Amino acid sequence: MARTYYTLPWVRYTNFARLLVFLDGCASAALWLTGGHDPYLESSVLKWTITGSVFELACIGIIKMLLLFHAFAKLEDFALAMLEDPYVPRIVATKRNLHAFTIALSLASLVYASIKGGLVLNAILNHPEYAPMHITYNVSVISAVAFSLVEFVTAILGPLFLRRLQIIRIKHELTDEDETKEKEEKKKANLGRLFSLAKPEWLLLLVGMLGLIVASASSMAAPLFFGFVVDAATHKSMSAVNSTVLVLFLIFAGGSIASLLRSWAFTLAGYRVVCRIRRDLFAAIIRQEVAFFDINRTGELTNRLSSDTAVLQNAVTVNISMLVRYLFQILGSIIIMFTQSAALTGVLLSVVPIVAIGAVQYGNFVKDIRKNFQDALGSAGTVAEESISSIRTVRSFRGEPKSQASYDKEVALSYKYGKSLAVLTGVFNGLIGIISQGAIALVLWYGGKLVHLNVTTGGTQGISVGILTAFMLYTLNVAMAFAFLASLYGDFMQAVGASIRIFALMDRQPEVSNEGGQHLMEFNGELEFEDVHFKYPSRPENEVLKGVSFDMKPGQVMALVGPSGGGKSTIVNLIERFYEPTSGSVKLDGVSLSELDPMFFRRKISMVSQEPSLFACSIKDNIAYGKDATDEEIEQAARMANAHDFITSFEEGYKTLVGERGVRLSGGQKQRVAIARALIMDPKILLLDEATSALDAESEHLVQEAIDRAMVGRTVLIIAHRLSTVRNASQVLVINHGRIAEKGTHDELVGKGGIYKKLVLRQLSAAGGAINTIPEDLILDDETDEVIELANGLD
Ligand SMILES: Nc1ncnc2c1ncn2[C@@H]1O[C@H](COP(=O)(O)OP(=O)(O)OP(=O)(O)O)[C@@H](O)[C@H]1O
Repeated sequence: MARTYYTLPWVRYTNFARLLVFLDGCASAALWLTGGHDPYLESSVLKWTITGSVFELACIGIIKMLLLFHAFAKLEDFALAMLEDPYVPRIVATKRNLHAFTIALSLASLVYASIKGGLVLNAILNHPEYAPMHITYNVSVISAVAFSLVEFVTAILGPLFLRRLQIIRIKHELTDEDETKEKEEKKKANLGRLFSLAKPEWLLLLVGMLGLIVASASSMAAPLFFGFVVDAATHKSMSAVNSTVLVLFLIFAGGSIASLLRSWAFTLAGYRVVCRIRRDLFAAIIRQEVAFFDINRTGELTNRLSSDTAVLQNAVTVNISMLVRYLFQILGSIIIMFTQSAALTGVLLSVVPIVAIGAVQYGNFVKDIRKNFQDALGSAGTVAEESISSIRTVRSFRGEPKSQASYDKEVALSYKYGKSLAVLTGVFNGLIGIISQGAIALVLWYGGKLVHLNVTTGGTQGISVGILTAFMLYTLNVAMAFAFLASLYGDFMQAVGASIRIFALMDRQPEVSNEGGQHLMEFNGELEFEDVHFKYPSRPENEVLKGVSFDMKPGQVMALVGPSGGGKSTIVNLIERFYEPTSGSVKLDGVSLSELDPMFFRRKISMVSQEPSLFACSIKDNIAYGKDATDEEIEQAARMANAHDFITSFEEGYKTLVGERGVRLSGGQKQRVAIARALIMDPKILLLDEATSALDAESEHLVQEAIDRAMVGRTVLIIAHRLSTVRNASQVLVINHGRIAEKGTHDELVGKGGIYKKLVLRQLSAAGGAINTIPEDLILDDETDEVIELANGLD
């Protein structure tokens, strides 16, 4: 069963081998077909001789293609089966036989093609009466030898490469669920899906495509007119030259206008596509559950939004246009070339398979390296983001060299991949250059021969100088188009790499949904925990809540106290449904949170956290973050939160910008703006995490006053750090090690003499220390009762 879950990379031995035999089959058939006109083909079949025709090579090529194409696929199937169980004799024997078959067939064809080549060469060199074959037939013999040789080597190396499947499989099996998912996502991220991103821009693309067709047609017609000009100049009158050049100019002008249109339409479509991808991707990120952000780093996500999407920008628009343009250019040029001289075209086409294989290989190498490059760049971005956003911590701990070192490390890694890319691109360009220039030289040589024949036969045979000129220009066109296509392939592969990451994010369904569910007609603010167990998804081995049950009636104030790490904030997180309980349920007005629409209940619940995070906008916009409020409402909320006075003391009042995360405000001011932000929602349930940070007495008094005011008429759950807050609460829950250790009013709990009493004592003896910081093993001394009395008397 496990086998069916394999995902194998596209670039692997079998695919390479199959591509090779496919190209071989096509090339041998094409070279025979392009070798001459009908009678020629006919005679090559009916009057076949080993040195006079390549008809049998075409047949061998096609038969070999059919057999080997299948054999290589089967070979891989058996190799995979052997990875499951290496000792099934039938599988072992069949695989061995198949391997032997691929070697034997490719060797046989190599031997045959070499013998044929030898015989042809011998005939050319030693038998003056021998009538040489058509040039493409000679090329066909060379191509048959070359392909058979490569196929033979490929077949021999089979076991070596098929062993790589083991690595792929092991990787696959070792991965956890996430990585399996990632592989599936990879499969989905194919070029088809990538292109579908451009669908909504079809109109622009259509306009661009029209421009492209006209521009390509003009660039294709141009060489023909070059040839006409040359022929007109050598054989005709000057007026013929003039008119031909004029037509050529008009063709160029039309082509330029069409190019302009093409470029505008495709570039604009690119920008539109990238805008849309960014919007969709941001929407996909922002709707993920909170646990997702516990695992994924901010820098990594923002990097996907910026650089990965930028990679896609051109891939699905401009690059498509290039692709079509070059394909068009190649096809069109070849068709025109055929009409001019089929033999010369055959010579040119003989190099196509080599270029194509080279380009595909290059593209695949580049895909991996570029993906690594992009990843390294992403990590560098993450490091930079973290250091810059925590610059105060970096500064105070003198962490600059450390930050610099980690950033340098990531940048160095990306540079390493950059270096490999540079070498690879250089080598590839060099090789493509040699091959394409070699092809040009070949065409020129053969063309020269035909022109010479034309001159010596007085124009009855061969081709004119003009045709050769046009032909050479087309050859350049085709060579250039191939070179660009090859680099385009690299770009597409890079885009595929980026799209894998983008689609994975876009397809990810949040585990805690953000919308959908019930709305309650009436909401009173009753809150209930029913045997809630909970583990954070990022740390599943640690059960944080171990069966917490309590309920709060509307309007009740409940204080959560307990040692640090006990699970107080976790309880608040579950009420906001940032996370889903592992078991048990959290209910609002008797309905489980999982059945309610988060958009509904989050309007009814407000939260003020210990270190409130404000947005880098004005105070006014921060207060009105959860609601489209009027200026009056904003001011009223600010007054209730004791914030109005300090806000109006600023020069810009409510329009004052607070800076990133509110850095331009003091701790107490931030707290009060956050309280105002919560109050403006008029929530039924208020979740408060009291600030532990030492605010000065005045500021603390103002914040406390604001909180006291905010609590009136609401169900309030407060993580309390001050004794005075706890004393005012109608219920106190002592949370210790994920359980409710004690429950009752302040007086009841003090009377009980348990953890709570220790906490109280600790606070009193520490004179102002936070109530939650008590070590559990604090030993009560003789003065306990005295101190408690003191505590009881505290107002
Ligand atoms: N996002 C998270 N991912 C994994 N574990 C977490 C996460 N948040 C908290 N924890 C763990 O859950 C446990 C309870 O944490 P919680 O923040 O609820 O404690 P607390 O009682 O509020 O503590 P404190 O008074 O110090 O704020 C701790 O062991 C903590 O390490």
